[in-house]
Amino acid sequence: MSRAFQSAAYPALRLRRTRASAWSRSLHAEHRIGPQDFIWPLFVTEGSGVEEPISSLPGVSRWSVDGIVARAKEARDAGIPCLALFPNTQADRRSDDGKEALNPDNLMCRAIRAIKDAAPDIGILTDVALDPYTVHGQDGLLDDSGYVVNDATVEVLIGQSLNQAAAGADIIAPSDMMDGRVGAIRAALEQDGHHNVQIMAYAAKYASAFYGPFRDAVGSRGLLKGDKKNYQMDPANGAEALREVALDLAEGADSVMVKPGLPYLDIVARVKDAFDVPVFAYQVSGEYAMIEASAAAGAGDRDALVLETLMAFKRAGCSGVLTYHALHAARLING
Ligand SMILES: NCC(=O)CCC(=O)O
Ligand SMILES: [Mg+2]
Repeated sequence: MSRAFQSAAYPALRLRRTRASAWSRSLHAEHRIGPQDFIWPLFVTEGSGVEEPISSLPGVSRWSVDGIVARAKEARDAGIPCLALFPNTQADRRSDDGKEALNPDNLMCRAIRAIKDAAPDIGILTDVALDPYTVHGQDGLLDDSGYVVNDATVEVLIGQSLNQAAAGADIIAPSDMMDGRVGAIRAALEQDGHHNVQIMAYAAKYASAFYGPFRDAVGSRGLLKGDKKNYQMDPANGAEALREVALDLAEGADSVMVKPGLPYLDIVARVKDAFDVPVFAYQVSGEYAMIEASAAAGAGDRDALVLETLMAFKRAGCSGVLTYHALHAARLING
């Protein structure tokens, strides 16, 4: 006696069945988010015992190196694998050519060394671009017309990368969007013996309105003249992001980043589909501020908003996410 197979349809088929209890929802979850998925961006400032809250980024402060070390230990204890460091360079150390980026004793290098001393097991990602060091707030060198010149900037970025690697950086993350910089930096790292120093390329970085609070944090908002549209990508473009990623991978990037995050999850998903390499996203300062503002206005539950947005990155295909909510989210998840 054979029984004809009948494909199920409602009422036999009910997608709500597996959602009916918490244990079942947990069993059927396609993605999970945890502290191991986070990279925590931190802002370093001069002095000791200094905490400077950033008003446009509520809940985030600049810390002097001792405070950064304390944050690094908290991150490590919460299971966060990696920090991203950004310096707030004093005005008298900024210049047209950003040469403070090459100083082996600059704030970044001192912070890297202090973290490596106190918490050697946490990874350190360092940003490569000149905006924290220039008087004009652009990521590179300017010609007489104010255009950010590519090849001469790349030469300085090589020096900046080697300086960070020598101080102990684990992941060099060029965020400048100059053409050819990943290959040039990789070659220089190899030549200097930094074979295991990774490159996470800010491959698809958009000229975005979501970076405002970050510029406050590193002190470049008031300095920046004009915009960054002649090197960062046009938000209108998606296919071009795939070309940017392809080039950075061909030049030796170990992983790639899409930035900003939530408004560009379509790009994350396309990159993951097309290349199947480690993809990260940066949930940038303006996104963080938007979540904080909406929670403060009573539009939603802060913790739920944080965890839902972070899960969206995993669903889109991210290996991990740079987020200012990292410690808070890790502690929520750890319980
Ligand atoms: N290169 C790092 C950034 O530009 C961060 C932007 C942000 O958090 O708004
Ligand atoms: Mg590029």
